[in-house]
This record gives sequence, structure tokens and C-alpha cells, in this order.
Amino acid sequence: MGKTADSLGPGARPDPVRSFNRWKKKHSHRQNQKKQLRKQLKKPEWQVERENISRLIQNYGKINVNEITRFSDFPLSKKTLKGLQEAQYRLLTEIQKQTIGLALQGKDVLGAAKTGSGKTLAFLVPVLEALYRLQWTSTDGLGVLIISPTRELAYQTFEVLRKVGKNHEFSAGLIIGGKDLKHEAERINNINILVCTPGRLLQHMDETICFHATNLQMLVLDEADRILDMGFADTMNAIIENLPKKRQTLLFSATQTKSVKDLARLSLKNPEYVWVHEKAKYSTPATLEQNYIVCELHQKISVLYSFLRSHLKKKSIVFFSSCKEVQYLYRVFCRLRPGISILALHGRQQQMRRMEVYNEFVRKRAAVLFATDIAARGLDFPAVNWVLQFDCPEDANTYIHRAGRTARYKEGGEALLILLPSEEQRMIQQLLLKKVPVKEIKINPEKLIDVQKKLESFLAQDQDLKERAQRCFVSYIRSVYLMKDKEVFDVSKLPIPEYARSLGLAVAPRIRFLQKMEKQPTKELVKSQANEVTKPRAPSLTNDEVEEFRAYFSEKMSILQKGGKRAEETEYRLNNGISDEEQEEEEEDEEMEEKLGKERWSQTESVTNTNETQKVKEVPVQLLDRDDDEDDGADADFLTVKRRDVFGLDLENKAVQKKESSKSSVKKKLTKVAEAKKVMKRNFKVNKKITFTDEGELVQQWPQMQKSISKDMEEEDDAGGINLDKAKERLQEEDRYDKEEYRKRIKAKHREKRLKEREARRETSKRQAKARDEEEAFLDWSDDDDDDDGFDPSTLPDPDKYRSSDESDSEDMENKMRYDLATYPYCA
Ligand SMILES: Nc1ncnc2c1ncn2[C@@H]1O[C@H](COP(=O)(O)OP(=O)(O)OP(=O)(O)O)[C@@H](O)[C@H]1O
Repeated sequence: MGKTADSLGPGARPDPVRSFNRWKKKHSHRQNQKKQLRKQLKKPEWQVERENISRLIQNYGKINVNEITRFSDFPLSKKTLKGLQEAQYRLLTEIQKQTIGLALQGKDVLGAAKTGSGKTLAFLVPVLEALYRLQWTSTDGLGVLIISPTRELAYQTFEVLRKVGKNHEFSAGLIIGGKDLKHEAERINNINILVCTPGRLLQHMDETICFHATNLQMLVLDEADRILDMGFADTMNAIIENLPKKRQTLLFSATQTKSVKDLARLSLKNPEYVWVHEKAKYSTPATLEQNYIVCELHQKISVLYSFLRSHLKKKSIVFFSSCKEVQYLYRVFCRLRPGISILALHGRQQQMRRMEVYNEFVRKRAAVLFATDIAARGLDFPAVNWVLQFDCPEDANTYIHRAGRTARYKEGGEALLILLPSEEQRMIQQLLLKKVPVKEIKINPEKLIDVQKKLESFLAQDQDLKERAQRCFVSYIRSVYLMKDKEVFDVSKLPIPEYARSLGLAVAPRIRFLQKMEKQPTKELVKSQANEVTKPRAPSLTNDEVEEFRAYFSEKMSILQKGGKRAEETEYRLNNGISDEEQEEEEEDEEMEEKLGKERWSQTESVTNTNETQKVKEVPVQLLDRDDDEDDGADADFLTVKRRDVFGLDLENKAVQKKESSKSSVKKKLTKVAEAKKVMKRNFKVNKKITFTDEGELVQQWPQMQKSISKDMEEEDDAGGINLDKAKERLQEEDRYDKEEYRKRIKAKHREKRLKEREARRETSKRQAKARDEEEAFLDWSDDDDDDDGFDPSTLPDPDKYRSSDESDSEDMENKMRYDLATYPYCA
């Protein structure tokens, strides 16, 4: 090794030969670069692009996941990398690292990773690259289809796509329900990357002329397990039928499907399974703290109110099981003024409102969002502190998705699940099986604010609110009834009158489908005795039946949403007004009854006496003491006994006491006769509706006057009460009277018929006589005519006149056809 100039000492001069060599090397390198650049500049842009692409494709084979940490380590186009950089995405998450390479190589991928782990980019980057590789242009039509289960998720994905893909030239479109179909139809043919919900996509496939997916390169199912489940089954099968078999398919979810049947439907080719957190200790994010409380159904509203009061500076999402619950409780909580802004998001809102709410909640720093499960999957609201599951999720997967709306991408968050005593054991078992670490915490009874009285007073003043409460009540009971897992959800264990009271209702509304439930045990018992099986089962539907209903209802809801066309997402979704909803509920009830072959439930559940109410209210509910919640000041200790049972209150004992008292309150079922007798005893007077005629005569409209009724009977009626024997007698009398009347009417009819026939006979004989006379007269006239001038043609109609009118008719017809074609420009 020769010595450097520095090593020769401060006064020594550098070796001129060495310096020259170094300069020469640099110079020639620069010259080469310039030459290359000049060459490139001479080449057309498409050729440069093509060379870049072939270089990228060559590098796909060399991808080594272990050496990759940044997006720029993947062989990606400059346009995609620039988009990622501008959106501040540099380092890869695990799922991105493990799936992007496989997808670039053209493989079908099934990706699963915890919520908030960056699955969206894991499929968006390959989407952009796939079309870039093919130099896709708008004339090539639809290249990629991204299907999301809800409109909000589709919208969110579309926004990320716009951000990351803004340097590419492809066109992207968002096709979700609730917008003008015609407007979408005009543009859909120019879209290269389509982000959509299943229902709307199918509607376009069915109705939009010239829309096809024959060039499709890639299909992406976000929240794949949800899209492939029964609620979307028919819609998805129809969509898949319209897609080419030769395509790449990517499926992503936090709870991935492994069902062979599902995957067979998609005809995947040797898919790569990437379960990033398969071996992780927990299936939920490590930064997510999860707890549950057990409380009685009728305490839940007060618990929620108390929770909100003590978390005024937090951002929370509260999940409910039905739209009507959200609608009612949203209104009620707005009136209660907890001191934090409340928003509601559910499928029955107008699309514009849904978007407004979504954006508003994204913007807000402290707010609470009441939502149904349309917000459970995929939504990436920033900085959500709490997820509260007011109603028990249908299964552990739903729990994971709901809870995953907080603690996203390295952030922290807390999840609280509210369980009924009847739901606790089985649900917790399921969660532990799914590797979800939940701890029980207690509620601080001193911090519980009872709002039942306030709700009662609201309902007393507002009929509309009362009706909403009733719908909320029925809707919740129905949601429990339709749940698949009967070991967790048991309608028969719900304290129904207490629940109605907790909503502010004095009387529980009737729930027709529960009548069947009440009848079922006896039937089943008989059946089981016949089979010599002595185990009586709890009344419930079979899993298959429930699954069928759920699919049926979700499909029905979606049909309604799309205005009677094909199924839209279960997402659940109507844009109707309140009166429509009422009607729907009635329809739903009726249809469900029809399906179940149910009889009408005519019994109104009565509420137990007020002393009992008092007792129920006295059941203490422990509130959670939250020491570390500085932001929320004095009220911060509502929810935190998660670390210690400060108050030492034994809720379990209370629950047992409650159960016993509710058992004793179960009444013997009354027959209709017994009920009538009971009513008789009360000596009710039936209201009457009386009107006056123009002449000033009194007419009783209701109850309808019986024509046969004798005066003394009327008088007896006035005495009040319902006398069964008298009523029977009266019915017989009425029956006789009706028969007599009927007989008279039939006689009169026969008489009329006979008269008519006689008249007809007379007419024919007259006509025959007249014809004979005319015949004789004609013979006389023809003889005379032979001697006359002959036939006068002017007596015939003018043929030209007829021709011209024919011509104008055919012209009209032509014009009409032209007009018809003009109205169908796509066919011209
Ligand atoms: N590489 C990354 N660098 C920085 N942030 C990222 C990266 N990838 C994703 N994120 C951010 O992480 C958050 C969650 O990402 P994303 O919504 O894709 O999660 P997900 O896995 O799809 O969640 P879910 O299962 O709930 O649908 C987003 O706010 C996103 O911007």
C-alpha cells in the first residue's frame, strides 16, 4: 500500500500522478452518466418506462423479506414510492413486509394480522404496481376491484388510495350505495381501480349497460371473512360469476377465513397464507387494554351515562347491536346533556349524513360515537381512547374488530365490554380461546348516576321519543333472539319488564315472536318424551335456523336499501324516514313470524309494581375507579377498579338475589277465558263513538251496532262490564238475523234473474217477428231495383282519404321508433 499525502507530513506535496488518476476516473464516470442521460432523453418516454418495468420485474424474484425494512427496499415504481413518501409512509409494518413481495410476484395471498397493523397498504401497493406494470390506461377499463363490506370502509380505502397513488395516471372510483346510480353509471366504464361495496357493484353489473369486468387483473377483498360470510353470500356469488377466472386475488382481514368452501368459491390458485401474528401470545394489539364489567340489563343505560360523564375529554366509540337502539339512545343522551358531543352512525341514515358523521368524528378530539357494527370493521378513526361494547358482540371475532377501533398502529387504547350475567361465562370463554386477554373490573356504585326517572319524564312529554323507545326495546330483544350462539344469548333470561322500565317505558311493548318461544318448551318436551329422551331443552332456535334468518334479514335490509333491487351490504342500511322504519319493523316482524309459523302475541307484558322497581334500583353497581385518568378530573374514577376491587361489593351475590326474585315473579300463563273473566271483574265500560246525521239523528259508530239488537239488550249494555253468556246469546241472535237477511237477499236476486230472463225471451221473439217482416220488404225492393240506374259509387267512402290517414299513421310510427332509439343512446 503506498503512502497518502497526509501521511507524508504537513509540508509534503500530493502525488500528481495519483491526483490525475483520481480526477480521470471521476471525469470519465461523469461523462458516461451524461452519455446515458443523453441516450435516455433521445428515447421515447414509454420506452424508458418499459425498461424500468422490466428491471423491476427482474428484481421481484430477488426479494428477500428478511432484508427488507422500508418500502424503498421493494422493487417499486418511482411513482408509488413518491406517493408513499409524501404520505409519510417509510418503514414497513410486518404484514406489509410479508405480503407485498408475494403479491408483486403475482401470487394469490390470504393475509391476516391484528387490527390497526397496516393491511390497507399491504394490498394498495401491489394494486398500484400491478396496473403500472401493465401500463394500464383508462381505455383498458376495469383493472382492479377492491370490495369492502361497508360504505365507510370503502370510502376510507379510496382516500388512502388517492393519497398514495396520486402520482399514477390511473383513474380510481368509489362506488357505494346511497348515491345517484345514473351518475355513477356514466363514469363507471372509465374507472381502472374500483373501490366498492358488494351490493352496489352487483347492481351496476346487473343494470349498467356496457359495464363489464372482463379485463380484471386483480380482486381484493378487504375484511374477507365478513364479505364471504352468509350475509353477503348471494351477492358475492353473483359478482364472482361476472369476474374472469384468470386473475390475482388478495384477501385481508384481522380474522381471516380458512373455510375451504369460501376459498373454493374464489377459485384461488395455490394461495400463500400469511398469518403474521399466528404465534403471538394475544390476537389483539399489545397496546390495547381490555376489561369487562358484568351488570344487569336494566342498569346498562345508567352505566353508559356515568361512563360518559367521567370521560368528557376522551374520544370514544360505543357499539350497540341495532340501529333502533342507536337512534333512541342517541336522542335520549343528547337530551341528557352529558357534557360531551355525541354522534350517531348507523345504516338507516342518509348517505350524506353518514359521511358527515364520519368526517366529524375524525376531526373531533373529544366526542362519543354511538354506532352499530357498520363501524366495527376497518375504520381508522384517529386517536380513539375508548371502545365500549354496550351490547355483547355476536362472537369473539366481532369483539376483536370492535375493540380494534382503538390502539391502532403503535397507539394505546382501552376497550370495555359490558356483559349481562347470562352472557358472561360463555363469552369470556370464547374470548380466551381466541387469545383475547380480558379482565373483569367492577363498577363504582357511588359514581353511578341513575337516569331512569329522567328518561321516564322525557317519554311522558314526547310521544315520538316514546315510540322510538318502544322500537328500541323490540329491536334489542329481536337482536338477542336472532343471535346464533344460543349459549351466550338467551332471550328467556332477559329481565324484560325491568329492561322496558330502564328505557323509560311504563309498559313493555308486545314482542310477538316471544310467544312462540313460550310455547316451544312444551312442544319440545312432548317430542323428547316420545323419543324417550328426558332432557328438556331451553327454548331456542337451532343454529341453522338462526343463520338462515340472519342471512334472510340482512339480505332483506339490503334489498330495501337499494330500492327493491339486489342485495346491498348488511351494512345495514336504509335511507328511509321514520314512518317507513315503523312499517319496516312491522313487516320484519310479520315476515319473521311468517317464517317461523308463529301465532300472534296478543298479550301485553305488564310491569311489576313500583316497590319492585325501587328494589331493582337499589342494586348497587360498582363503578370503575380510574386513578391515572388525569384529563377527566374529579370524575375520573368512574371506571377503574380494574386493578383492585376498592369497593368490595359483591355483584355476583346481588345477581343471584336478582335472579331469584325474577324467578318468583314468573307468573302462570292465563287462558283467554280467564283473562276475559279478569277483565269482567274490573267492570270496564267500553268507549263509544257517536255521530250525528244531517237530520240530527244519533248514529253509533263504535262499537258497531248490531242490527238485530233489542232495546233491552242495549240498556243492559249500558250497565257496563262484559257478560260472556249474554254476549254468546247476542251472537246467536245476530247469527239468526244475518241468516234471515241473507235468505231474503238471495230470494230477491233469483226473482230479479227470472224477470230478466222473461224480458229477454220477449225481446227475441219480437226481433224474430221484425226480421221476418224486413225479409219480405227486401224481396219487394230488389225486384224494383233491376229497372233503376244501378249502383251509385259516390255512396262508398273515399279510398284516398283512408290511404292518407294510413300513411300518416305509419309516419307517426316511424317517428316514434326513432324517438325510442334516441332515448337509448347506448343501443344506437
Ligand atoms: N407503514 C406504515 N407506516 C406508518 N403508518 C402506517 C403504516 N401502515 C399503516 N399505517 C397506519 O396505521 C393505521 C392502521 O392501518 P390500517 O387501517 O391499514 O390497519 P388495518 O390492519 O387495515 O386495520 P383493521 O384490521 O382494523 O382494518 C393507519 O392510520 C395507517 O395510516
